[in-house]
Amino acid sequence: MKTLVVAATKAELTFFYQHFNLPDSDFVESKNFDLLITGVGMVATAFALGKHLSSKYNLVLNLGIAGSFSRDMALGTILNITEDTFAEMGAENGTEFLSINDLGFGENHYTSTTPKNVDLPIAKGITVNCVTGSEKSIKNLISRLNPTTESMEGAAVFYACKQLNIASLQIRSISNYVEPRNKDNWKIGLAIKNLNDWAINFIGEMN
Ligand SMILES: O=C(O)c1cccc(C(=O)CC[C@H]2O[C@@H](n3cnc4c(=O)[nH]cnc43)[C@H](O)[C@@H]2O)c1
Repeated sequence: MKTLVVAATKAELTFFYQHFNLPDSDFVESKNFDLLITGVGMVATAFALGKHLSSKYNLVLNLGIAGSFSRDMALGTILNITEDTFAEMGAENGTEFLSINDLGFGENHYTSTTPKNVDLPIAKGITVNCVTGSEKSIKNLISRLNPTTESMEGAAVFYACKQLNIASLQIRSISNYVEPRNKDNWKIGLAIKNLNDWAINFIGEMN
């Protein structure tokens, strides 16, 4: 049985590729783990996992950077996202939001199934198609879902793993605060370095 490491972009796993001397490919098979780069967003993620996820894996490790709703969280902090919600899936009814659950069409909330203790703080994430960038949306999301982080893939990975009954883990490194867009404030380099250090150590210890 193998671990499948999943990330949206190669850039998020730069040092991981270097450390394990991996070829510059979107799907890499190695002795102890495979690695899949899905592309950004839940549709690309679901499609890539639909092609590659199978019972030969006993763990999917989703790695990536994320935005934080909490200013108490320093940029570069690494978190174990144990629950994640498709935040936009549903219907608007005037000012009210009806989730897919409210509509009776399914489930918007998914959890990881951490197979072993991970020594990181746990947090609640949401998954969005559109990066949140207005005070109004931030207020709405906090009052409706009270998330700590936001990504564009997390819940899709949990969803795919649930379908095939495969354990999942989502580790995110905070690159920015959720705020009106200002890329100058993002610390992508720091977030990626911390994420990669953690992932190299985790995969190294597993094998
Ligand atoms: O500009 C760069 O140098 C750069 C390098 C690596 C990755 C990126 C990305 O923008 C990755 C997109 C990825 O990041 C996640 N993310 C990060 N912050 C947020 C956010 O505030 N809201 C939602 N998603 C966020 C997301 O999962 C994307 O897949 C840029």
